[in-house]
Amino acid sequence: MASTANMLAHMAPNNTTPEELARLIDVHLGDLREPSPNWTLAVSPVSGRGVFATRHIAAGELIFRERALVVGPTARKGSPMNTCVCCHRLLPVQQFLCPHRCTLPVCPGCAESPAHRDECAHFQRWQPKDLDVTEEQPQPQPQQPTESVNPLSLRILTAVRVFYLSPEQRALVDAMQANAERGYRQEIIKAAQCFRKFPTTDRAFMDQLFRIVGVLNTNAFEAPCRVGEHETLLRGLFPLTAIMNHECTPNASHYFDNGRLAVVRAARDIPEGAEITTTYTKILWSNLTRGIFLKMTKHFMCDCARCNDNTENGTYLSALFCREQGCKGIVIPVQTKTLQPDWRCLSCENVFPHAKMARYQDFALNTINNRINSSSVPDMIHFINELCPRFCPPSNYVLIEAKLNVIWRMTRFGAPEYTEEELVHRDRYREDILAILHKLGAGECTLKKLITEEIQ
Ligand SMILES: C[S@@+](CC[C@H](N)C(=O)[O-])C[C@H]1O[C@@H](n2cnc3c(N)ncnc32)[C@H](O)[C@@H]1O
Repeated sequence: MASTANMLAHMAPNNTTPEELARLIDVHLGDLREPSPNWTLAVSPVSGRGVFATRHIAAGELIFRERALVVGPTARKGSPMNTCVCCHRLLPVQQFLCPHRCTLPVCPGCAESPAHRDECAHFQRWQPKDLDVTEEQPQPQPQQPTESVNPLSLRILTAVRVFYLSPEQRALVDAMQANAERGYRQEIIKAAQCFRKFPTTDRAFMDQLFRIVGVLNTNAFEAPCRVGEHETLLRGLFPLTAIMNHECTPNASHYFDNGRLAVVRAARDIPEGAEITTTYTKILWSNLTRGIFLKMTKHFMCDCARCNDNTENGTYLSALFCREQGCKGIVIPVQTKTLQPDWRCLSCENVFPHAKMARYQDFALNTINNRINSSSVPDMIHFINELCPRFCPPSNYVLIEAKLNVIWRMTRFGAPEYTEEELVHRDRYREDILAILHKLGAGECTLKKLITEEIQ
């Protein structure tokens, strides 16, 4: 097993030059590479390498498209595991595991396909312990799913697939940043425990695996993919999209076309030479929520203009009501660049410790999310309009997200008939959100496109 020091050395930002990285990216883009791209790779003043505009790029203009270098299941606990690991179709709830006993969920067609052959042999060699369970119960009981998939062994599949990429594709994975995080090591240890013959003593293999898992956790996206009526989230490595550094209100937006193709467009005008940025968080989250998410998952503190403004461009997405008796003012964080700021009331100027306001924010978050999960659309509208204003300022991001949830539910899932009044509320919520995006300077971001296109 690799020592921690050795592992960390492997994880350290690699020193592939931007030129070599650019060559590997060109090979990866293949026919999707434009003859004279409007972007280039260079060392970034923000962090590591970044993507930069080679000329003025107008808002809305296409910057690049790229296919996934590798995809696999996200294998999130609670998500349907009976999804084919190759074509992502929903499988029956019984007997959906590979007939060749690799214990991966796969449809009959894909089980025999070249796409599955190598990984199937790989998993068989490692001898999944799940086989013991299925062998003990050779006769499945009707109505009772006897097969189960271990999310930990399923999650390692994307990393295994990296071993079967071409040498140039492997070089590209090796050229990507891999953050050093103890949790990634745990991910591998837990996956190893799912197999009888996981090669934990093969040092070269384990070193490579540690780095690949680091690359995936640092760079991979969760990309929605729909097959028929079944929607699933794929874990995809899109190297060029991943090289873009983060900004909380970015100048570019990206979306995934059915899990396999990333499309990146300018959200605002981008001057020649400027770094092209994307966001790793939700754009409507408050400063603190984004800060905690970035620290925990991407291991950095963002220092962008939005993070340094405690009014959040005048959107007050963090705002909570003052805790002082009789005061109806709003309270916002005082300091930026910290995840534990003091909070001050804009009316009475009282200052509150972060712990107190964090408990209050959690209360608002849980109360609103519980409603989202349990209420019909009309009930949710009533809750947002009548009850939320009693405990949550209208600018708070949780309330804004609740409005967004109502918009999605009214436009996406089936089409129950809504009353004129409900439609008016939906349109008002959309206007509220568009006004916030405008204040943030989000330009033609993906969210704006979605909420304006979905409501016609
Ligand atoms: C997907 S990589 C981005 C590409 C990376 N710059 C490179 O050279 O490959 C994500 C990592 O880049 C760094 N990063 C991205 N945006 C950043 C920002 N705004 N501030 C500080 N670090 C950032 C963090 O280390 C983060 O974990």
